[in-house]
Amino acid sequence: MDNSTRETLLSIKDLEITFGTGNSKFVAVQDVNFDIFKGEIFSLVGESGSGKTTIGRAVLGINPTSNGQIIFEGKQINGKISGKEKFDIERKIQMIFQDPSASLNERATVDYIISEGLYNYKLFKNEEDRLNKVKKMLEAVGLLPEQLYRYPHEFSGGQRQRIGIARALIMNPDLVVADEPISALDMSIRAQVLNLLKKFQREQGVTFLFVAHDLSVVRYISDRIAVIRAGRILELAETEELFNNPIHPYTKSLLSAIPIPDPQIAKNRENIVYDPSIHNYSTEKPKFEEIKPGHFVYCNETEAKEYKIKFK
Ligand SMILES: Nc1ncnc2c1ncn2[C@@H]1O[C@H](COP(=O)(O)OP(=O)(O)OP(=O)(O)O)[C@@H](O)[C@H]1O
Repeated sequence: MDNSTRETLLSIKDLEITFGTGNSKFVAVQDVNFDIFKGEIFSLVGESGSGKTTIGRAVLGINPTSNGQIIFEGKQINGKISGKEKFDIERKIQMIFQDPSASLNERATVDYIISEGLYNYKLFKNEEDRLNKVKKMLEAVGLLPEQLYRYPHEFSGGQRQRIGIARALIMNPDLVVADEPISALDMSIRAQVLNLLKKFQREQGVTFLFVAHDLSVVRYISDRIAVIRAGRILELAETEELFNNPIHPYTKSLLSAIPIPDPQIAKNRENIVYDPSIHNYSTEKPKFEEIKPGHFVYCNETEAKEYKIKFK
């Protein structure tokens, strides 16, 4: 798809996030640049500690940023907003948590949990309207109207995650940050929850920032993927492009580590181990270069030339 004609919903520019000060200062995220287009599922994928969650939390306004901009619907939202503007953004950007057990109020009924945002933002005309909205949402996530007055502990992990999804989506958000939304769930129900998110994307045009460490999961759900390592995005491309033509050695190493069910094929596959010292970044400063249309790689000029020739 020609990205120049797509509408940008969220734009991250030169984002840097540090924790601590002085000697204990730690740069968790740096040089991060990407756009999320309206209606897409955009994934950040990387190993534990790479900075995925930190970026997601910065978009939600939970983590302060040290440098750079987060621009949502044309307006900078990091460190700049308060009052009514902040309140509005908090409705427009919702989140789905990793652990549905920890994120639901155990003493509240499903009806209350899903309605809480509606109450906070007065998003209903009267009681009948509110109840209709909640029931419709319950149905949309695959739960039953008679489960409305039950408590979270009466549900399975997958059903709880559906409640969490309903609570986020009833707010009619423009962007949903979903941080590892299936990793705490049983294998058998993971695909159902992914399909539910895809359904909201397809039917209601919801945009997702999806955060995950599992490459098979992001391949299944994403339109575009950014690969992150040590706080930097090393490669960004449309999903099949990334899987078919990985350019950065780190992406190649990640892809080579995906388990293959067929032992014969697995035996013949090359196992690539990434060694960051192969890059000469001391004399040639690396940049996020567009090697092919829509396919970006973090590399220096010499590497960029090589990659461009290879993929011409
Ligand atoms: N509040 C904090 N204070 C200090 N360091 C932090 C804080 N939050 C995150 N970090 C550090 O920032 C780095 C990135 O963490 P982050 O949680 O974003 O990684 P992640 O890729 O989401 O990993 P995981 O999949 O394990 O959650 C880690 O080294 C982490 O220890």
